[in-house]
Amino acid sequence: MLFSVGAVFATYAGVRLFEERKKVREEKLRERRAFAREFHARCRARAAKVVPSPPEEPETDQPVEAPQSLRVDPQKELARLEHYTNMSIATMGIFGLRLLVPALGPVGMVSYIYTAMPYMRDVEKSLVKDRKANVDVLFFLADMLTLGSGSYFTAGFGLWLIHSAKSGAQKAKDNSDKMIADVFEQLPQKVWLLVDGSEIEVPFKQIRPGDTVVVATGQVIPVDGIVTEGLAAIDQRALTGESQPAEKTVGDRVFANTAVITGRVLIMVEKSGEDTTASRISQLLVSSVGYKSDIQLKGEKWADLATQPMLIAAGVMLPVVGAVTTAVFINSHFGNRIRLLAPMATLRHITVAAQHGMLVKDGRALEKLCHVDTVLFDKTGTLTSDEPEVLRIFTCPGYEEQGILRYAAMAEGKVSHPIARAILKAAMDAHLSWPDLEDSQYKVGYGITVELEEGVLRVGSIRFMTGSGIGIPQAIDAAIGHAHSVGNTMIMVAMDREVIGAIELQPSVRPDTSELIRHLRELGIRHMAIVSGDHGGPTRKLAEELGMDEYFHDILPEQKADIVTNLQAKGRSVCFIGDGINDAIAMREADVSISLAGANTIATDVAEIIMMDGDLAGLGDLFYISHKLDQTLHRSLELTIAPGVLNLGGAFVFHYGIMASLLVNFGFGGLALADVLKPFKLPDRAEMAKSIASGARGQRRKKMGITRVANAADSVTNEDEDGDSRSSESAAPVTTPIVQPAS
Ligand SMILES: Nc1ncnc2c1ncn2[C@@H]1O[C@H](COP(=O)(O)OP(=O)(O)OP(=O)(O)O)[C@@H](O)[C@H]1O
Ligand SMILES: [Zn+2]
Repeated sequence: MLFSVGAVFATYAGVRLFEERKKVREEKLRERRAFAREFHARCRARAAKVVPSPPEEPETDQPVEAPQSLRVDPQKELARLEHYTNMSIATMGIFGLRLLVPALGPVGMVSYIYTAMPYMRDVEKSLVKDRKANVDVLFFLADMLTLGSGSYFTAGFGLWLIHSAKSGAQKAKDNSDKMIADVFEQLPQKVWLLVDGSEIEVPFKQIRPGDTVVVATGQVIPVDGIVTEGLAAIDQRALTGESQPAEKTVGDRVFANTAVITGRVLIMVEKSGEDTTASRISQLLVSSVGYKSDIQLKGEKWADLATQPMLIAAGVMLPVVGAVTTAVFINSHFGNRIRLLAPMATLRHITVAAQHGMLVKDGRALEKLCHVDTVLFDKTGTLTSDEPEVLRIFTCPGYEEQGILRYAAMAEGKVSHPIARAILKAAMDAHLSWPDLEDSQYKVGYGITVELEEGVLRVGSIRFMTGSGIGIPQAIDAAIGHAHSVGNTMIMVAMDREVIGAIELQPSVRPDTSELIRHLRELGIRHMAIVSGDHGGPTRKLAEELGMDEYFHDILPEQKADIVTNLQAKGRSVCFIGDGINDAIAMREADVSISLAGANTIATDVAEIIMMDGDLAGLGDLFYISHKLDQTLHRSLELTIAPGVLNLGGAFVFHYGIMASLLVNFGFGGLALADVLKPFKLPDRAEMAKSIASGARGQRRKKMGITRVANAADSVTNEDEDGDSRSSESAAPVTTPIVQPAS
C-alpha cells in the first residue's frame, strides 16, 4: 500500500523534473536568440556608424494594472477547475469499481495521480517557494495517509472535495462579476467632445481613438490621452496616491479617473470608450472582490496558527495511533474553507445590492457599513434634488432680470453643480442665449469668476463676494434674510466691485427623506447630521425638517473632511453621503462613502457605493444587506469551526474512520455553502429592524469581552425604543452644536 503513495510521489517528481529541464532548455534558446539579435544590431549599427538606441524604458507613469489573478481568462480557469472536479469523480468511480474488478486498481492510480497534479503543485509551491507548510500541505498529507492506508475511494473523495470547492467558488465569482459589470455599465457617463470647433456632449462609449475631448475645472478626465491644448492642475490621487496636484500641458499624458482641479485642457483620446470601460470594470472588480474580509483574515490567521502544531502533532501521532486516526485528526483542521466562503458571501451580497440598484465598488465598504453609527449627509444635491428651482431674480438699479440670469448662465457654462444646472435650465426656459465661454474659473465652495469685455463677472456665495471685497447692497441683504428664513439659497451676481443682482433658488427635498431618516434610526444609526457648504439659514431649516441631530453650515471642502476625522477620533464610524466635488475629500476620509448616479463624476468616482437610481431611497436596504453580510460571515466562520471540533472528537473519542471525517467536513461545508448562496428577499421595514437587532444581540452574547462589537450591539437595542420616541416628536427643535462659518 505504501507502494501507491510512492507511485504518486515518483510520478510527480518525474513530471516536475521533465518540466524543469524543458524550462532550462527554453531559457538557453532564448538567451542565444537575444545574443544573436544584439550581435546583428551592432553589426548594422557599425555599418551605419550609429550607436543603437537603448531599449525603450518602460513607462513609469502607467496607471495601475489589474493583478495577475484577473488577467487569467475566467472562462478557461473555470473550465480547468471543472475538468479536475470531473476527473476526481472519475477517479472515485474507478476506485469504487475496483472492488468488483481488481484489475482496475492501476487505472485508478493513474487517474488519481493525474487529478492530484495541480494540488501537488500548490504543495510544492508552499514548501519550496514560500518555505512554509500551509493548509494545502496538511490536507495533502491526510490524503496520502488515506491512500497509504488503502482507502482508495476515500482518497479520491478527498480530492473531489478540494477541486469541487474551488470550482464552485470560481463559478459564483464569475456570476457576480457579470452582474457587477452590467450594473456599472448603466452608470450614465457623458463627455464633452470637440467636433468642428464646437463642444457637444456625447455618451462616453461613442469616444474613439483620435477624438478630442474637452475637460474643464471640476471634471474627471474620462480617458487616457495626450494634452493637445491648454493647461491644468490635475489631481492624480486616485491613480498614484500622490496628493500634490500635477501640472499638465501640451504634450503631457493624462489618465482616466484623474480630476482637473483648475484649468481646461483638450485631450486626444488614445483608447476607445469601450476599451476604457472594460479596463475600468476590471479595476472595479479588483477592488470589489479582490480583498479579504476581516472575518476571512481572522479565519486564515487561525488556520495558519493551527497548521504547524498540527503537522508536528500528526508526525508524533502517526507511529503511535496509525494512519487512519492521524488522518481523521488532520481533517479536524478547519482548513481553507473560510477562504472560499468569505469572498462568496461578500459577492453574494454585492450581487443582491446590485439587483436592488446599488453598485458596491468596494466589498470592504459593504462589510464596514454595518458598524457605521454616524451618517453625514451633504445637503445640496444629496438631500435635496439635484436640480433646485430658480424662484426669483433680484436686480440692482440699471439691470434687468433677464440680464442677470443671462450673466449667471454665461458663468455657469459647463459647471455641473446643482446650482449651475438650475440656472442654466431657467435661462434656457426663458429662451435666452449666451456665448460659450472658455476661460471661466470655478473656485469650489465659492463660485465662478469670468473676465468679460464689460468687466469681471462673479457668480457665487455671499462669502465669495465679501471675500473679494464686494459689499452686499441693502436691498439684496433684506432679500437674503427672507430667503434664508424660508430655507432658500441665494446666489450673488457681481460685475467688477459691485453686486448687480441675486438669484433665489428653492431646493426641493427628495421625497420621503424624513421617513428614510427614521428608518435609518431603526436600523441602528445613532447619529445623523447635515454637512453643507450652504449658508446657515437654509441648512438649519432642512435639518429641523428632517429631524437631524446636528448640522454644519458654510463648510469648505477641506473642512468637510475635518468633520469626518474629528468624529472618527471620537470613536465614531462615519458614512459620508455626497454628490459634489466639495464632498470628495470627506468621502475619502469616511469609513464608508456613498454617492448617487448622476452626481458629479468626482463624487461617483471616489464613492465606494453608488445608488444607481440617483436617489437615497435604497439606503435602508443597503444597511440591511450589510448587516446580513455580517451575520452570514459570522455563521460561515462557525460552520467551518464546528466540523473541526466534531472530527477532533472523532479522532480521539468516537474513533471513526477517514470517510466519516470527510463526510462531516463535506456536510458542514455544504451547509455553509448553502447558507452563503441562499437567495434572500429584502423584508419590510419593521422586519429589517427586528432582524438587525436580534443579530446584534446574538453577536453580543457570543462576543462578550470584545468591546467594540458589544458596544455596537448595545446601541442597536437601545435605539429601538429611542428611535421610536424620536420619531413621534420629530418636529422638536434640534439641539445643534453649530460649526461657525470660517471667515
Ligand atoms: N456653480 C456655482 N454657482 C454659483 N454659486 C456656487 C456654485 N458652486 C458653489 N457656489 C456657492 O458656494 C456655496 C458653497 O458651495 P458648495 O458646492 O461647497 O456647497 P453647496 O452646494 O451649497 O451645498 P452642499 O455642500 O450641501 O452640497 C454655495 O452655497 C453657493 O453659494
Ligand atoms: Zn452637494
